[in-house]
Amino acid sequence: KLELSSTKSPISTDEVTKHNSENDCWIVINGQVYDLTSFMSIHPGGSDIIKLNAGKDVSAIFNPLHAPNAIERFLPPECYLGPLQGTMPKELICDPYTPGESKEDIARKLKLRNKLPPLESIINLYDFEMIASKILSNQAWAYYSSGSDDEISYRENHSAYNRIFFKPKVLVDVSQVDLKTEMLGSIVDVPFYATATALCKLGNPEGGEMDIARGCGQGDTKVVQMISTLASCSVDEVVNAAPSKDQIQWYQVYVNSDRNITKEMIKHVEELGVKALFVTVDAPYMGTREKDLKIKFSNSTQGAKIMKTRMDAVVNNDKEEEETADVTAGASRTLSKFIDPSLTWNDIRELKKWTKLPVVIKGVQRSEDVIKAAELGVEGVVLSNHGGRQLDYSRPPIEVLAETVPILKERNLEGKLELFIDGGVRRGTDVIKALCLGAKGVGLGRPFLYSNSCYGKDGVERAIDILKKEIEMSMKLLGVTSIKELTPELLDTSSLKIRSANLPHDILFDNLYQNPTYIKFLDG
Ligand SMILES: Cc1cc2c(cc1C)[n+](S(=O)(=O)[O-])c1c(=O)[nH]c(=O)nc-1n2C[C@H](O)[C@H](O)[C@H](O)COP(=O)(O)O
Repeated sequence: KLELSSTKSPISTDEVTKHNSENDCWIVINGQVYDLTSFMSIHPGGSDIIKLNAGKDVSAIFNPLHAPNAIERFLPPECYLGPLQGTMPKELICDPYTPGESKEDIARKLKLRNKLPPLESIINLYDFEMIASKILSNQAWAYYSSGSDDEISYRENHSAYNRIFFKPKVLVDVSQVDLKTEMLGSIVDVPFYATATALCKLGNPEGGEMDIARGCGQGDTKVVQMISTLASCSVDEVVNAAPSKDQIQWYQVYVNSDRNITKEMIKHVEELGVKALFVTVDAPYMGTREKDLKIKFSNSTQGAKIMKTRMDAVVNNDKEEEETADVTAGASRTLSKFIDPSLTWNDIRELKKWTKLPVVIKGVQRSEDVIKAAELGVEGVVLSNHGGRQLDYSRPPIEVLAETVPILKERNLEGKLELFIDGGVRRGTDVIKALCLGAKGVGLGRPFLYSNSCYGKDGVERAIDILKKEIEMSMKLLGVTSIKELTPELLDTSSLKIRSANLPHDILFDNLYQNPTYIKFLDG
């Protein structure tokens, strides 16, 4: 394990600048000097980003994309040379990596960020998305908002909820409504949670996933947070950021080809007190998120060449070539180096032996696999298509839920495992529909990314309060007072399968989000 130490003699800036080539590459990160000559070829983010900045201070590029302990965890100890003496000359200090945008863009967005609408003027989750689309860097917006290929699943995830209607009961005393429920053995305030998303520092460089932990725990309503393997903060930072020790956090696992890394991580997060493991299985490779890809090539001619090499490599199934070729092909592709594409059901059986925690399989997309999971004895599954970021045209999870629960009943498997669902959930009514169809809990990804990116922890808390109030109101108007009363007979799902996939027009935005007149950026 790499240990930073002041016992190493300080290194002058002149000395660093001499090692500025591909074959002799020193860089500075947060006042420490590293020799990455041999490491760059195995850097998950590709070697180009290192080669291009040999001999420079790359802290501003490194910090938004890596957990602080990434160096200790992944860099071989021999790469560490010692502390930097003084600071690098201005021209050798890299700016934050902002592919696809000019200095004017950055200045304009910074101005807007300093004139955000008052938080209390935000009245639904789409408002956060609209503001985020205006102030996030191109890279952050592309990474967060993109779905794969034509983004059909991305949009259908939400559109499917629009095809379900309620059959409300009247003349029920709804003066008191209780949203409490139980998830994986824990009593929770609300039936929804902040699901695992990566690289939160792209949108919120200071707070990252720590601000989601703070927002989930600082208000009256406590919400479960799932922490991603690919978080931009270390899991220790995120757990320690939780305002109270009894705040419930889950850990999302991408199983690494080196099983010991995963085993170690599971042991560590168990010691940290997370309450469950969610093993993501819908991303043996990261989907092709074209908005994300385009950003990488927007300011470099080399992109087309790399893209061609990478595509050839994928077509010829040439892993080696692909590894070296897609060095800057979007944040998603580079992140996928950590994930083992050979994972099978046997690995889940094995992984269960490594932990006492409940194990949930995240990214199940057909009832046959739910049955397999039940028979294998995991505690739950998340019906999910990764927010439409993986296989395009995979069905909206709410459709899979509607199909699966009757089959589990038939086979006497109902209650054998807990069903979670995520993808396209933007309204309290979406949450209620999922619960009526048998979900135990409902995950939201982008709404918490956007609220966190725009307003940090207070934005996350605001999003929670908005969603909670929508659920309370809709339950009262539905004529129910507790979660357990939410059953399928309250729904009309007769049009659920009549899909509305329009190529690739952004149906979600156009149909559901009327540009709000009340949102005003403060002038001055
Ligand atoms: C939006 C988003 C989602 C990611 C996500 C990153 C972003 C920006 N990442 S990703 O880097 O691999 O793609 C993760 C992740 O780390 N692990 C994971 O299990 N799911 C990941 N997901 C999927 C997420 O957990 C939910 O399945 C999805 O966000 C639900 O859809 P909505 O965003 O519409 O709520």
